[in-house]
Amino acid sequence: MRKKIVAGNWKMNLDYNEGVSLFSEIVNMVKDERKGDQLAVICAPFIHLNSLAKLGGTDVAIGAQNIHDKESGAYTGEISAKMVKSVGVEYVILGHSERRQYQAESDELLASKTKIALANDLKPIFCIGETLDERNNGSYFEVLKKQLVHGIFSLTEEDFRQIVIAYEPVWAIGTGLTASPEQAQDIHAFIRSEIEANYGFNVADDTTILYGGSCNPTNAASLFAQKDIDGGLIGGASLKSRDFTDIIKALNS
Ligand SMILES: O=C[C@H](O)COP(=O)(O)O
Repeated sequence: MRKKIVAGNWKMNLDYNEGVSLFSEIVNMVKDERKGDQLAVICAPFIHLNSLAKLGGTDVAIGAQNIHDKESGAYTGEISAKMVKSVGVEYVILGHSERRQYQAESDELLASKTKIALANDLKPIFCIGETLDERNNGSYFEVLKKQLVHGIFSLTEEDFRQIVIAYEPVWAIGTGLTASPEQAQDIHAFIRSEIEANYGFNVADDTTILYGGSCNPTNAASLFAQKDIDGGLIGGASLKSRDFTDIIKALNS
């Protein structure tokens, strides 16, 4: 059975003290809301990871927001999968549209990063999504399929089973525009059908597919009620403990 996950992506926000303080609040609040095998994850900037991993316990898992695609070496300013794993990180966001756009990360680079993450026992939260132009010109199914095929569909079944997918329409990120529950369900069902075509029904049925893009306490329940939406990847609303916890609550409604 697939896991329900609400993952916060703090992006480039919060200094060290602010991060520890927000995280401590989140851990305390999530303890009372999280049910069964539901999982809360916080994907924080690198400077926070070591401390947060020690504070998170079993209630909140920790994720990084990026890793390099090489094991180690002369890559000034970069962080490896092994480094983040060594401080207790379990997840890593890969393929976020902000990195595809601002760091020009290609599908091929992301395929390498995915492999190195898995080799170091990190679970990728692999993001895919279309731009507004791609939505308007009707090419979005093709765009999403290409991101899946080039990014993660060459993995073995065993490796693929470690992947969490996040569908994040670029036009909905940080804009206040959310995909309607029906629009999001339509895409999630498409993603699941593509997984089924590649890996079979059982793998598709077990894969957690998150929605991301202006998800908040008001719209979360209607999104999570869709049969192929297994939780969310939350940006802005993960910077407020009450909002983030309310979104976790929405998994239960
Ligand atoms: O990784 C999270 C997404 O980019 C969504 O961000 P947002 O909730 O601020 O729109």
